[in-house]
Amino acid sequence: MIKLINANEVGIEAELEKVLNRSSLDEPEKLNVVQEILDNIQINGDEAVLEYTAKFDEAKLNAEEQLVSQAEIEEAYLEVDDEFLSALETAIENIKDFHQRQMRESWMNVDDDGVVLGQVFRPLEKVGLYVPGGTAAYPSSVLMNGVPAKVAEVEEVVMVSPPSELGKMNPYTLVAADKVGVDKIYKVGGAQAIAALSFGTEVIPKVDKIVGPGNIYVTLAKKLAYGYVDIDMLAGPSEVLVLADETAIPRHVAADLLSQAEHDPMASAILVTDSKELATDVQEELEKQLKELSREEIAAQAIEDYGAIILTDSLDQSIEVTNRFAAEHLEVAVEKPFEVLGKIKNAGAIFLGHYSAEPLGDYIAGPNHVLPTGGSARFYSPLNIDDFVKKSSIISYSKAGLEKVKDKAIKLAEVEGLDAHANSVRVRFED
Ligand SMILES: NC(=O)c1ccc[n+]([C@@H]2O[C@H](COP(=O)([O-])OP(=O)(O)OC[C@H]3O[C@@H](n4cnc5c(N)ncnc54)[C@H](O)[C@@H]3O)[C@@H](O)[C@H]2O)c1
Ligand SMILES: N[C@H](CO)Cc1c[nH]c[nH+]1
Ligand SMILES: [Zn+2]
Repeated sequence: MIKLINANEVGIEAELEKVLNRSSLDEPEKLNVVQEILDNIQINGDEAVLEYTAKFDEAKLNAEEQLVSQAEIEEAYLEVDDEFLSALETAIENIKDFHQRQMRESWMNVDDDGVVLGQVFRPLEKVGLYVPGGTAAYPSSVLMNGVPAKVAEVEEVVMVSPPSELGKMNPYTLVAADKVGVDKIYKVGGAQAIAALSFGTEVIPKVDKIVGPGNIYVTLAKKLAYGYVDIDMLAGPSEVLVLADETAIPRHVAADLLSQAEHDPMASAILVTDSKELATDVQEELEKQLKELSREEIAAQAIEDYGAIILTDSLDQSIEVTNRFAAEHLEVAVEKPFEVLGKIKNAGAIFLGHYSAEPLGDYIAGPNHVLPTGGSARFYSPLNIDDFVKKSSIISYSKAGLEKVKDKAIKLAEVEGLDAHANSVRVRFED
């Protein structure tokens, strides 16, 4: 049964702590496991990767078999149905359209003295996409990672995802990768995949940046690998927070909470409401709906460990609690959701109104479903085009332009005691 917490009496501090610390580095056991995987792969390359693939995914592969062959992609097409291909196409179109709007143009400005300042945008050269695949296949995550990479024109896009115990990659995942135009696909998952992309092995290339979501091991590995490579964000076990008033429908709210709980025993599902009636009705609905899920055990564990219904005094208090959680997904299921929007400070994706079910964002709407978790929506944004480009500043001075600022530049250099800096400006007026 999901916990019912009164925001005033008990406070939500303990629940917040628990939810937000799921993916922190405070858990020495998992941290040690992941650090050891990274170190081993940095030293021993493919040999170590293959050991972990055998241990965690129970797949026996040799080094070369990690790379998915063209024949495997063709076989995958035989295993998927037309309805899937049609859904995939619509999702790709919507995701492409949404991300194309995020593209930025390089710009330059010339002033009256002929000083040119600007910014040029260039795609990253080599990006690694992590696509989860431990307890479920995620072809939708292929699209969410791959489409923006392609829109941004990243030169080389490689993908990793765990194989099944037969040493195969899920056919829906493979077809999605082929449709998106991923250049190379490798059968490796978990922390070992992150390590391989960070350090490079004989078979798996070192990349400039790793993007994509994953479980706690993947997320910790990304955090530890940061610096060897860039990463997008910490996109760990899924979360949903439903901010609801008495107009919300208990059956819908319970379904939405479970939609994220079923991802992972470490997923989090929270309802914040000022309606006691809604709170008790949702509690009952959850019990009913849980029993009908094929992933009942996973969802039940998530609800037990990281689920809560937080009962507040008012909508304003609900909003305050919501902002403190900074959830990955926030559903605003209230009578006037657009009036609440202005008060929301922290959330990865915000779903407004009673018909905006969270899974629309997971699959088809177009915005990215790779989103910050563990409270990191306080400072991270959803995966977006900017993750796949880098910017260079452009600075070009004319003599007249330099003349105008030279004394100020020299003064600032002198204050810092950096003579050579001052000279670099001064010498241009000494000829
Ligand atoms: N935040 C987001 O944007 C977002 C989006 C989609 C999915 N997700 C999350 O992605 C995750 C998918 O999880 P998953 O497990 O199905 O797939 P996954 O691919 O993330 O993880 C599977 C891998 O975990 C590793 N692993 C499992 N148990 C281990 C252990 N005891 N020690 C070391 N490594 C171990 C294995 O190497 C395995 O290959 C879920 O947590 C889901 O909520 C998040
Ligand atoms: N809800 C996940 C992000 O936390 C994304 C996803 C993919 N498939 C289903 N859901
Ligand atoms: Zn989901």
